[in-house]
Amino acid sequence: MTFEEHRDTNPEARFTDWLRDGAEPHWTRMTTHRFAHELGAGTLGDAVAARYLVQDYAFVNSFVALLGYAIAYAPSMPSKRQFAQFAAAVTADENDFFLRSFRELAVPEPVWKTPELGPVTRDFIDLLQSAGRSGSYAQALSVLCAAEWSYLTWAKACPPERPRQFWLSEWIELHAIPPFEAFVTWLREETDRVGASVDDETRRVMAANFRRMMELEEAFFDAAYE
Ligand SMILES: Cc1ncc(C[n+]2csc(CCO)c2C)c(N)n1
Repeated sequence: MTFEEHRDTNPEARFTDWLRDGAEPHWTRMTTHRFAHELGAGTLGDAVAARYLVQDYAFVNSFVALLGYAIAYAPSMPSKRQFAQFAAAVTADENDFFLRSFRELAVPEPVWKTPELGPVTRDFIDLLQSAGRSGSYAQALSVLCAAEWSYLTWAKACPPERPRQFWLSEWIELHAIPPFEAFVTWLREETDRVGASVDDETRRVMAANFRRMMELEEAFFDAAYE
C-alpha cells in the first residue's frame, strides 16, 4: 500500500505508522524477541550479552557517524540541536556504559576495540553509511527512526522490576527513560513531517530503508545466540 492509500483508509494515519506497518513481520518479531524478554527477566546469559555488546559497540560507532550526517542535513537549528544533544549523550553516558560492561564481563580490550564483525553487523554498517552518504535528510531519518523507535518499544515493554546485573538493567533503563522517549517522540514527528512533504519515490526509499533496518534488527538479536 502506498502512503496515500494508507492515509485514505485513515485520515489520522501517521507516516511513521505506515513505515512500521510496512516493516512487518520484522517489527513485531524484533520488539517481542526472546532477547528482549530475557533481558527484561534478567535471564540473558553472560556470553550472549557479551557477544551482543561487542557487536553493538561497533554498530553505535557507525550510528554516531549517521547522527553527524543528520546534524549536517537537518534544515533548521532546532532540529540540528536535537541530534547534537542526542549525539552528546550517546558518546558520553552510553560509551561509559559499554566500557563498564566490558570490564565486568571480562571482555578483553582488543575484542571490543577491534572486533571481528559478524555478517549482520557489516550489513548494518553498510546501510548506515549509505543512508549517511546519500545526502538525503529523509533517508537519514528513516534509518534513525527505525533504530530508535524499535528500541524504545521493546524497552517500554520490559517489566518494571529491573535485573540485578547492571549491564542488563542499565541497557533497559537507557532506552525506557523519559529523555529518550522524548527524543523518539520528536524524531517520529520530524519523520512524519518530512515524509508528508517529499515525493512518492523518496517515500518508497524511506520505507525500504525502514524495512531493511527492522530485518537487520531482528537478525542482530538472533545473532547474539549463535
Ligand atoms: C542494533 C541496534 N539498533 C538500535 C540501537 C539503538 N540505539 C543506538 S544508539 C542509541 C542511543 C541511545 O541508546 C540507541 C537507542 C542499538 N543500540 N543497536
